[in-house]
Amino acid sequence: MATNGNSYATTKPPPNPSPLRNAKFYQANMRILVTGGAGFIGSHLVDRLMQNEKNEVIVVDNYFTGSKDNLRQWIGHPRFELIRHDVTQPLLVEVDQIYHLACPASPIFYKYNAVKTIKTNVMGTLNMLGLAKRVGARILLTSTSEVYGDPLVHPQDESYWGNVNPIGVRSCYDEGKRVAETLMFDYHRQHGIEIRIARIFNTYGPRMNIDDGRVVSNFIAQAIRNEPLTVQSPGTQTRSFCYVSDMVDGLIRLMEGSNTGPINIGNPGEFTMIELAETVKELINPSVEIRHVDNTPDDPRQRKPVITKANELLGWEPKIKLRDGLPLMEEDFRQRLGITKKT
Ligand SMILES: O=C(O)[C@H]1O[C@H](OP(=O)(O)OP(=O)(O)OC[C@H]2O[C@@H](n3ccc(=O)[nH]c3=O)[C@H](O)[C@@H]2O)[C@H](O)[C@@H](O)[C@@H]1O
Repeated sequence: MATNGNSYATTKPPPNPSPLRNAKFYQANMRILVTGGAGFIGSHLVDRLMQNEKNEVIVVDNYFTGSKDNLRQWIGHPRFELIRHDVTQPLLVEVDQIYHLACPASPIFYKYNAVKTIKTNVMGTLNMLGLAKRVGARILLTSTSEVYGDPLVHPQDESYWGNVNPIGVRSCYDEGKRVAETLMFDYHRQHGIEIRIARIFNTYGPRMNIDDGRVVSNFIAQAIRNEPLTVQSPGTQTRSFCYVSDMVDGLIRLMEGSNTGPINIGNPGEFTMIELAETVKELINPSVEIRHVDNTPDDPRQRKPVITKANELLGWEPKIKLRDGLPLMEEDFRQRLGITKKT
């Protein structure tokens, strides 16, 4: 943990401190592990953490949905390490903080190998908690708004226990994250581990996989390619979209603050999928067709975060409106697709 001569002598060490913390050669660096750090949110988080020259960052990723390309600016940097590793297997590294993001987040990817998804959430979180316990690290879990299932309360605050189908096709993710939250609190109560839980609501921005399958990336890629925007029925279902830089800011504030959470991190601006399609059409391609297609089972009908807790406890609120964030994502998608905007 970063420290100076005076505060070092008086600061009470956390439980089970790493031997490195007390060693004479200890440097004033924070060593931070980011699981899933090659992914969409993970790589933006790594960018922010690397900007602080006191931080050393270790990324582990199995590259199922993440990509080395997202981290190319840091590969070879002396304060950065990248490890190909699957969190369902144990990992031993000496770190002060763990941001535990690893898990596919797009429904088509997390449903593709449901057993692996639940293993990632349960065994992956157990392994990271074991590591946190061993080295005395603080651990932050990126949970999800999906723990609220198809919510019967609207908007959702953190006290809502959710409405989740335990045996549905989305359960590997929803229930997996719910168990992960349970494990976090059990380790906290039983072993005194310092925990932080963020409930992330729909997030968008540059570096999302073009074939990710989630709605914002689908609509933007479709609009750029002049393909119909696929609004899944009924189209009146709602989501609240947070730009990735706001999300990363919220996660770092949560890690650095003193509250365990769970805390919702999301943008309360709520849109129907028809409204989102119309906005993308207007901003990116006014001549594109909007086409209604079938939906998938158990799709939540509404979702909007109450962010009072994040606001009061972390001093956080999102800054980027959807209309401002979409063009930033369009620019990134155009570059990667190699399709320039017609003027
Ligand atoms: O983006 C996220 O952060 C979240 O994405 C998913 O949750 P979901 O809200 O179902 O995400 P999408 O697949 O983007 O779907 C959002 C809505 O758009 C609709 N949709 C999706 C794709 C599409 O082409 N067209 C379309 O209308 C879906 O039916 C759904 O109602 C994950 O399950 C969450 O864990 C994750 O946090």
